[in-house]
Amino acid sequence: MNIYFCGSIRGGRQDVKIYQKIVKKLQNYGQVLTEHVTHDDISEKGENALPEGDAAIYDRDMEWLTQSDVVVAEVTQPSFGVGYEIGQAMAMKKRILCLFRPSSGKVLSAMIRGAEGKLGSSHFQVLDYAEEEVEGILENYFGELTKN
Ligand SMILES: O=c1[nH]c(=O)n([C@H]2C[C@H](O)[C@@H](COP(=O)(O)O)O2)cc1CO
Repeated sequence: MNIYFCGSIRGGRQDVKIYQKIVKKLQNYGQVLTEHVTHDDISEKGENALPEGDAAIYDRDMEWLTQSDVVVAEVTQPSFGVGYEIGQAMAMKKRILCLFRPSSGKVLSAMIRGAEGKLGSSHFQVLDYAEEEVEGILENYFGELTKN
């Protein structure tokens, strides 16, 4: 199974430790195409090693998104890129799980929370979670997925 993980980069890197925890767990279920999102050495300036710059990042990520079977997005730290990826994934009719931490004090965009259920009952889900619950949530989600 190909998994596309979305997490904030230029939107701010404060949740990178949580992204690491999520991706470590996701690697039990398949190949995470976007593991770089969890790297400590990627700052909020983004990846700068690619010679063709942002266009190369965009093309690579859209290709990975096309190849993915499931999209998992940590949406607590608002990010244009993550919002865009979710919108594109919806247009591609991908299965999408959005994870949000209410303890952050933030309120999730209506364009994410309000999209829940639009692709059919379980195709687009938004789950509120506390950090210590995240592994159990992923176990349940992928347990159900692999049953179907
Ligand atoms: O350097 C990058 N590499 C990259 O893969 N992305 C993708 C993956 C992330 O899920 C998402 C983050 O978007 P943003 O940088 O707007 O927070 O965009 C985004 C950037 C920088 O915008």
